[in-house]
Amino acid sequence: MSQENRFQVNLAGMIDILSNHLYSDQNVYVRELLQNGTDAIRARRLWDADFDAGEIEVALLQDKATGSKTLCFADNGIGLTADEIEVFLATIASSSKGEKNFGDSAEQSFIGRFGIGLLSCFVVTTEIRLITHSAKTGTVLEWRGNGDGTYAINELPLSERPEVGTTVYLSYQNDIATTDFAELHENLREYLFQYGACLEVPIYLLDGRKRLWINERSNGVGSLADLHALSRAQVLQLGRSLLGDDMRLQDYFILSNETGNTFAVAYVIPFAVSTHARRLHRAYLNRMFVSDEVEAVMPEWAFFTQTVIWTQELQPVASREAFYHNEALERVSQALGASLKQQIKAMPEKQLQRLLNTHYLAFKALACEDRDLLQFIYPHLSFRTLNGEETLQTLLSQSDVIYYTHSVDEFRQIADVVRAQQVPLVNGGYAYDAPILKRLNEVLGREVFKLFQAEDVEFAFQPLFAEEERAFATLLSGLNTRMAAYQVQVVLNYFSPHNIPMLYISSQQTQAERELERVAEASNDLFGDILGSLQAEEESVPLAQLYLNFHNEVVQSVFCSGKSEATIASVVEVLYVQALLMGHYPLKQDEVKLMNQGLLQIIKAMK
Ligand SMILES: Nc1ncnc2c1ncn2[C@@H]1O[C@H](COP(=O)(O)OP(=O)(O)OP(=O)(O)O)[C@@H](O)[C@H]1O
Repeated sequence: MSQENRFQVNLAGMIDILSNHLYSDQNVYVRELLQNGTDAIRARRLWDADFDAGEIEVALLQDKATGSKTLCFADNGIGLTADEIEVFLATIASSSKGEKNFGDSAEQSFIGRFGIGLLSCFVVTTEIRLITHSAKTGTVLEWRGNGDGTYAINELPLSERPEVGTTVYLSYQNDIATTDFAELHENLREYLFQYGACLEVPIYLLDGRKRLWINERSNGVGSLADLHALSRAQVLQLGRSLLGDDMRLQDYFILSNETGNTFAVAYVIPFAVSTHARRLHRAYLNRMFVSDEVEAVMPEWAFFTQTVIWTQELQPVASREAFYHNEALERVSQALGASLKQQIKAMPEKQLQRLLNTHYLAFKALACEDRDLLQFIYPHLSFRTLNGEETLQTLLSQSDVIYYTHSVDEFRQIADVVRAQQVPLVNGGYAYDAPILKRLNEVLGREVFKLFQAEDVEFAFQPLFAEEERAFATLLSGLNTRMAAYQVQVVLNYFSPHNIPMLYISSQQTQAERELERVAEASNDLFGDILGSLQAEEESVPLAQLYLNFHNEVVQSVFCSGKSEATIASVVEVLYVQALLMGHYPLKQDEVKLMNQGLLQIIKAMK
């Protein structure tokens, strides 16, 4: 026979889970109390259109005799009636503030939602004492909730709380209870600012006889209009007070989505940051601080900004320390990204240049993916050229066709020779440069940027005269037989500049083959064999070229010296190794030997 049973709920266990294991920080009780006080004031305003005051007053008291410390958290919000206490305070997960889903609720002005926040107070106390004067009934009630899951309600005389509103008393327990009073007071001030900086309700902390106005400087901001009303200096000041004084902020963008339900200030980080840096943003939900580690709320490419976001539409997780990664978050991130791009496009020239100078890598990364943005910023992007660093604007004003290399090494190999031909050449070997130039051809609708490979440098060479060819034919063929062991062909011709004696040019395939051979030499037998088997068949690898410049004095005097082929070969071998070193190619073992032998040979020939 089946029998229907009910689950038993262990209330003390539930409270322990919610209060001790839901939140990552034990100070969230400050946030929950701020949130309840603010919601109660907002509820009172909705209930009574004439009520325009509203404030939260916090005090830390210490019992002189016992040293025990008590937190008093008072608001002049709507208060609670006896029925409301039963439904909302005494029932876990019951809230007076509407639907649990943020975006779906018609009433979006409240911060609370889940009906569990007050339980976080049990992290720092064993009993919550709440005295409330309801605006609706005028009754004054005391509610005492215990961490063991029990509670008691008493009616109190009006004199106990003559003003409408609620005061929560927490008598500190655990390690907080033993914290020094001044330190606890300072911590409290810090947490009140962290969580409540953007709340519209003034928050005061009693400090002896003084009342510290916690959110005085920052409480103006809760809407896009508030933000636009601030001066530039005020927006920068806001950034410093929310993100930290050490940020040295100079520029910012005010962003928003179409509805205006999410808006932000994206502060430009004043120094270059890695494109892979994890950029964390600070977010407020209905003006209440959520986290300063929110990631997905801005697109990844916006890593050069540190953003403060205010939203009314994102769904917080129950701990309220993050947002759900759902479609709404995706939409917000896209909209803020689009808004940022639009603003970058509208920037005055000088400011844009400054931004690009600081974050050129970020913008190059961005321009690689975003044709629109590339079209807009390309004149300001700068590249390494034969003349140092130049912007595309300058380059394009000087030439209709601009060449670029794929790698830094290639650029290095041919730079001097290409410079002598007065051909514009960009070093496309740095991050994003070659892909950007390739993409720019599409954007500009014609092939302005042409890839230049090392082999293409041949255009700068002039052959020997016919009689010179004949005179050196035998010598060259002898030299080439000797150099065949190094997979290089010696070619004698004329090129500029004259002071360069030789130029070593190899294709990427030849370079890859050299590298394999070099690593195989340095490895143990087994690994060397494996690498050996990876090497291509000898015939299939094109030979590298060692061009010797007959304009050059050294080359000319060696070839016309009348010395033996062996002596001339020694000089050519030394020139070959020198060319490898100048091109930053690591030497193979036999090349190191070659250098030494060549020098010895030359010394002998001089005797
Ligand atoms: N200072 C207060 N004034 C008036 N009502 C209050 C006050 N504090 C708490 N309440 C009532 O107690 C209920 C429960 O509060 P609790 O902080 O546990 O949850 P919540 O604020 O509704 O939601 P959340 O868990 O999202 O914070 C609230 O919905 C509200 O009705």
